[in-house]
Amino acid sequence: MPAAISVENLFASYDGKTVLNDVSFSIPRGASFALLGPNGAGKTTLVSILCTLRLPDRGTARISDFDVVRQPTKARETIGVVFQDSSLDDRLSAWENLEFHGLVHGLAPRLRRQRAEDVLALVELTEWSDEIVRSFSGGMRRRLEIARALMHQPTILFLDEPTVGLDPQTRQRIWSYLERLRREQHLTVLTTTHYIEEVESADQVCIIDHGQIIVQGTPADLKAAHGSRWLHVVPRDEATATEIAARYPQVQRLGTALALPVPDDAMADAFLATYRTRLEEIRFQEPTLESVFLSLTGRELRDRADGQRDAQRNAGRRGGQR
Ligand SMILES: Nc1ncnc2c1ncn2[C@@H]1O[C@H](COP(=O)(O)OP(=O)(O)OP(=O)(O)O)[C@@H](O)[C@H]1O
Repeated sequence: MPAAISVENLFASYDGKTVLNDVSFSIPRGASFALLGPNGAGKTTLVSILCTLRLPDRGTARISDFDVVRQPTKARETIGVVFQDSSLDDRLSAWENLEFHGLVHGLAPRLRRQRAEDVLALVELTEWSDEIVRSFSGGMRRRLEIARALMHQPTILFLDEPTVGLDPQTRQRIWSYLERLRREQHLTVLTTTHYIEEVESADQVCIIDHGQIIVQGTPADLKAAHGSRWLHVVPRDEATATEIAARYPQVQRLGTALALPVPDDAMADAFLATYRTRLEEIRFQEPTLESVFLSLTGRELRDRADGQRDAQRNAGRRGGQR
């Protein structure tokens, strides 16, 4: 059976600047696939190409075995898309937004009504059907966008940063919806995110940085192959903290705690033999996807600029809501 999505040697650029650099991957049908990378890594550009909204410079991409350049209409019929920025008409009701999408996709009136009822029920918005979208919370809007993307019964769902700007509780709720939808509707789901904790439950994670795929695998495989163990300690006094920092240059300060990468047991044993009595707290942290990203790129996934950008986005979104 052909893959749901297959990408081979894809290149894209803006104004001569390469933003996708020889990207290749394949996603089996029914899988959940997370594309993880910092802001500017090229995720949106990649999704735009896969959704037939942008042409690649070179390379091929097939969606449900349709070439996105040569068979864009056929490819488009099989996909649903939730864009990074809301594209709902907030002067219309939830039902009217769905109706409009059904019309655009050429669904007959009866099927349109049936689908609108079904997808509203899927995201538990039935009782909000006739409410104007402007009155919806951020989480409800996202759920409605997911419902709208499913109106024409796609087999592949693309979500570009679906939880950005939402509070942690709502983010978690959106993910559990997506997981349930994937199982019940037998969807292939490709999600982009820069929230590392959100990709833990994906079947496959693909890390992208500066337009290049750095690694792809299950979260467990990536952690086993590239993650490092850390030792978190809280020194009893500043003199001890300073001494440890001088002796272990890779140490990271996390408030009052220090985090040391642990390449092997011998390092941990030697460290604890010297400092155990001068530490208030000792805790080992097993490899995480954050440590995978750090060891592959030499950087943390979320830098200050990301945080500022999220804050700006949140402020913008809040401004648009009641
Ligand atoms: N319309 C455009 N014109 C010029 N450069 C662009 C345009 N869109 C994106 N870029 C640049 O292409 C690179 C990749 O951007 P892209 O939006 O694909 O990344 P991303 O990983 O999705 O990040 P984000 O989450 O911030 O959207 C960035 O350097 C960005 O500045």
